[in-house]
Amino acid sequence: MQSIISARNLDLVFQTADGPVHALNDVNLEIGKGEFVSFIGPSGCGKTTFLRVIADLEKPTGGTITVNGMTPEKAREARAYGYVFQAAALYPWRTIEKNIALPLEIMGISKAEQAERIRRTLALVNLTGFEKKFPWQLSGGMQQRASIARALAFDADLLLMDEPFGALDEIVRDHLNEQLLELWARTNKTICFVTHSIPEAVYLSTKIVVMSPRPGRVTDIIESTLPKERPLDIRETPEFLAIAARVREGLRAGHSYED
Ligand SMILES: Nc1ncnc2c1ncn2[C@@H]1O[C@H](COP(=O)(O)OP(=O)(O)OP(=O)(O)O)[C@@H](O)[C@H]1O
Repeated sequence: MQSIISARNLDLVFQTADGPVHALNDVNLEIGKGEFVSFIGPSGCGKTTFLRVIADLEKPTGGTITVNGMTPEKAREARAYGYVFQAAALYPWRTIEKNIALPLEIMGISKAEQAERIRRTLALVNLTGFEKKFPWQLSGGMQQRASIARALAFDADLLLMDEPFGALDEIVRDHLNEQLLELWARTNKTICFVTHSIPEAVYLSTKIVVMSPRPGRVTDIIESTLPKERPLDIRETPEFLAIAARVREGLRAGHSYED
């Protein structure tokens, strides 16, 4: 399998007024093309920092990482990824189509190509017909889907998603999880997904990376045995519950390390 992310002995120490903070300690991880990888762990274990390193928004202080076989800097220049933040982060004064168009305008993409990408990505997230609406005219779940459309419009093979559904109620979240899986299956993108939810991680992922804080590190990497096709009620199967139990165990083990 082609490697999309390869981290070796990755370290990142922030120097703060209160002393050094070891956000990532000796992280080793391989992510192959087309994988759906969730990062789960308590607050402060370095999940966001790891995504930010991939996106070249933070520089590691030790070890190496490649993104699509390049340095994160080169990958950023090549626009190798789309980034979806925890809050939808749409510009309130721009319509949905204008929000999606903004990064494309900056990239110098032609108007015709912009229109085509807007049409295609809105269809992918089931928002066709909402082009001219402003973000505040959409529900929270729809706004989050619009921000996913914006990230997809880059047409990058890699999607970085930092707790995109954290603020949504459970029914909406279930629905978006289903849609995201569908989208992933259709597009064969590689997805790195941060979550605090064990069921969400198990439902979505081909690989689950369990992390723990102080210092931020990987305590378990679980390869999912679930089939690619996942109806929501798969969450009641013994296989699903067994993976969830292992994630919970990993989180617990990481926790006792602090005591
Ligand atoms: N720019 C920064 N400067 C100093 N410390 C930072 C910086 N960014 C993150 N940290 C620290 O690094 C550690 C890891 O933070 P990070 O945001 O990656 O954790 P997280 O697992 O994503 O947490 P959460 O689940 O709360 O989002 C934390 O202790 C945090 O305070």
